Amino acid sequence: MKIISGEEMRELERMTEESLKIPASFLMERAGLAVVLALEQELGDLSGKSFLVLCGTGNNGGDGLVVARNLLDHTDMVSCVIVGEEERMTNLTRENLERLRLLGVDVKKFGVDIDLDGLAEMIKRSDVIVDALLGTGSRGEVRNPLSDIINLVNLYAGYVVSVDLPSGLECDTGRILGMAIKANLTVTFVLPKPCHVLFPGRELTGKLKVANIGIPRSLCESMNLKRSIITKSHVKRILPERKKDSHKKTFGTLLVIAGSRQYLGAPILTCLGALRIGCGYVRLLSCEEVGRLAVGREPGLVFTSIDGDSFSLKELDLALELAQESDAIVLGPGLTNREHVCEFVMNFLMQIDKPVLIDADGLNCISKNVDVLNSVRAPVIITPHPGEFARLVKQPTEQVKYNYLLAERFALDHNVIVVLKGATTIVTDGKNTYYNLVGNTSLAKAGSGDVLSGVIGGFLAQGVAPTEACVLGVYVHGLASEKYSMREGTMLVSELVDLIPYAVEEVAR
Ligand SMILES: NC(=O)C1=CN([C@@H]2O[C@H](COP(=O)(O)OP(=O)(O)OC[C@H]3O[C@@H](n4cnc5c(N)ncnc54)[C@H](O)[C@@H]3O)[C@@H](O)[C@H]2O)[C@@H](O)CC1
Ligand SMILES: [K+]
Repeated sequence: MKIISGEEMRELERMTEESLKIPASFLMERAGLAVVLALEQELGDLSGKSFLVLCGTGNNGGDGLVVARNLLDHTDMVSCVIVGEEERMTNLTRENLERLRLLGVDVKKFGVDIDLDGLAEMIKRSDVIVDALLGTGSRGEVRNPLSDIINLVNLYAGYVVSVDLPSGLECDTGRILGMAIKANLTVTFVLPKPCHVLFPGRELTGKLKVANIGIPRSLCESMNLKRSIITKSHVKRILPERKKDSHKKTFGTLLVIAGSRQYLGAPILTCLGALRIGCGYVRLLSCEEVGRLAVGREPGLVFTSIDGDSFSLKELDLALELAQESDAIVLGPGLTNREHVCEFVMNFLMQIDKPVLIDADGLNCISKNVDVLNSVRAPVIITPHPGEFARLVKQPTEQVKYNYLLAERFALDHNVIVVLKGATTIVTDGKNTYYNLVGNTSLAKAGSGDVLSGVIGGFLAQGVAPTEACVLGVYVHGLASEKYSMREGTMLVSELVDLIPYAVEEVAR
């Protein structure tokens, strides 16, 4: 499912009006009605319930006034409070205010007819608060009195439905602009916005419903939107087929270059991830101790030993030779980033011509010179968590978290595919961007990223196109965590590995 930004939404509205002669007032009417229908779906009979509709002066407030009018079909217990000066109202909002007044509804003006204490009482007395204060037009930190009002709603409201987006969220980032509504339900229009899928916005959105408001689908499609949420039907289409007449090499050879005496477990998890998603031949190049443990856990692994405790230029020829015999490579988990390891990583990358996924210490090594990425002669995938991405782009972690624009820029500049991991994982090749919403906090554990590298690497080795291998990989990995039936967080990473088949089965079904 596609995602649309605030700016793209305005463009879509303009095109609807100009090329199809569908006026914005029609869309507003549909939007308000859609919220009432969604409330009916969620709460059942609305007739016995009381509603307080909080409206700003922009078109989000206009939607709220339409909600109020349509709620009157169900109950008389509808109150409305306008926040902001009437002179600043958009024309559509003013028209809808007039309609409501003609119906005899008591519409209060905040700061004139009611103060904060009075509003707090109203909020406490109402069954449902309709939040139509700010929508896609919110700019900068939320100003008072809106921020105080949002605070009251969060303190006292029983049930909150947000119109389009929880007021106080930045539409295109999901950031809280000082203060934001925590909604139980959000009804958005046409398509989800970035704030619904990126944290903290994703959490404040509550349950999300996407309503059609009369903008034709063909018009949306003509916009060629480049960002989307990964869905099961999408990944089902890219899951590689398993032809009957095949042998191990049909399902790809993955070379895993990982591990050191310091990190024995990471390479094993990567290899198991690759085997679990059906890779035919997984070869691990690592130090002797890792090998013994890895083959002990899974005898189906093919192991080649390096001489010492960690990688150095001595291993370069052997690694390049094995790379020649492979379809794809995973480079990085547990390598450490000591100088001789990094020297190996840099030289190896400059000489290979097979698709490569760089993770963990592989990324720490290249962060000293990211331009090496531009000299790799094959597709490159990087799978950083925000800390690793921060080192790559030399910016603070808080600024790179969920920063899809930065990930897109990096992907284009360095000709790589970025998998920016997080509670919402972002996959981008710069031209298209995908958000993975599947998975839970069980994945927040050391080692889960190593499994992901193996899963993506395993798909890559089977010939899945690099961006698709990432999309499929993050989805399957997330879904596997959801297959764990006990409390989130009690799962071992080795158990995650063993749940992958259930996730693949669900995708294939
Ligand atoms: N674009 C479309 O196609 C449609 C838009 N509709 C509605 O229109 C909304 C967008 O309307 P607008 O562009 O008028 O914008 P909003 O209604 O989101 O906000 C603009 C108002 O908020 C105030 N404001 C902005 N930032 C503020 C801040 N930081 N602190 C305090 N006040 C602030 C402005 O002064 C202005 O009065 C959407 O969210 C949606 O609800 C719907 O009617 C359906 C169709
Ligand atoms: K809102």
